Amino acid sequence: MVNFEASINAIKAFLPDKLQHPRVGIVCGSGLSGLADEFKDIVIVPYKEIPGFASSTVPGHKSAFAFGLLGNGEGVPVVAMLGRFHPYEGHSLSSVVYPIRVMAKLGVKDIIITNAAGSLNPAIPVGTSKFFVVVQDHLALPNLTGMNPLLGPQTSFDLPRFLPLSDAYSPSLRRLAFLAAHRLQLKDSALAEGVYAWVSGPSYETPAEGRFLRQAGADVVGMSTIPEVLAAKEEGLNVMVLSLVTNFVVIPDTYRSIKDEVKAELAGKKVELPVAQVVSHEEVLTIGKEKAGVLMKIVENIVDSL
Ligand SMILES: O=P(O)(O)O[C@@H]1C[C@H](O)[C@@H](CO)O1
Ligand code: HPA
Repeated sequence: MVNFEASINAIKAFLPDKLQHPRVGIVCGSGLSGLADEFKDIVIVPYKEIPGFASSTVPGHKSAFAFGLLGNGEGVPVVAMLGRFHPYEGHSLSSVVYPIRVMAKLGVKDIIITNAAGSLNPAIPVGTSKFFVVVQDHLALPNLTGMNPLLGPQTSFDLPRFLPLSDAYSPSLRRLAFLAAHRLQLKDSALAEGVYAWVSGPSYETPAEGRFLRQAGADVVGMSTIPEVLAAKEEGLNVMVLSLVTNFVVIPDTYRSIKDEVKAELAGKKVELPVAQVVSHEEVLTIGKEKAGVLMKIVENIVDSL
């Protein structure tokens, strides 16, 4: 049974007065826990000390909140999730979004959710200048087919039963992201805009699935974030999502036919079978750690402008 009061009391027992009411929430994606490195007066609250919290089992995800002050002057009180929960770990959707609801109850008004994602869009390549995507919309096949975190009894009668999602991603926060990139003198191309496709994982996409998602209108694909977006919207928060593009999803225009290769082989030709490009979580983490600093600067700049 959900007991927000017990969770909140346990958290507050760790916090000095100035950190009791964080204004901004941040969710750190794979390899992105370095986002909290700039916090002043940081207080770490391990999830295992909070009733109702699960633990993350994914490499690159710590299991703790970091509270602190971020930005110029006195700084804004913020809270970051150093590690999130994914449904593929076996967590229920309500456990996945529980920390988001707790952040809302602690006083968070704006939430910046980050993730590592694969690129489906040739105009958003990896390893060159375009490595962050400000999410403008999402495509969530699990939501459309019965895996929606808002299914079932609501945690409060005050929440909307039928949540509109035509404005899920706050235009004013997205504006601040692009202004931050400008102030930080990032290349114009460093920050793209696009649609995030949520898949359950944990397997990465087949080429056919990648092509399907691209044709359906998605620019990047990942295994998290959308349940958190839905819960945050339901709780009335302003939401922004930043994806770090860590790899390309292979999307062939055509498949090389093994049948034809065999015919060629039987006709006496030397044949080399295709070797697929494969993605790994280690690769995802390496890029995450490399770019966490830039992402932190963008987030800090946004927080300064709120
Ligand atoms: O938590 P995020 O979405 O950043 O993690 C991504 C998606 C999978 O959990 C994992 C795959 O490498 O990285
Ligand atoms: N697919 C799904 N999730 C991901 C990927 C990907 O290619 N890269 C990082 N997270």
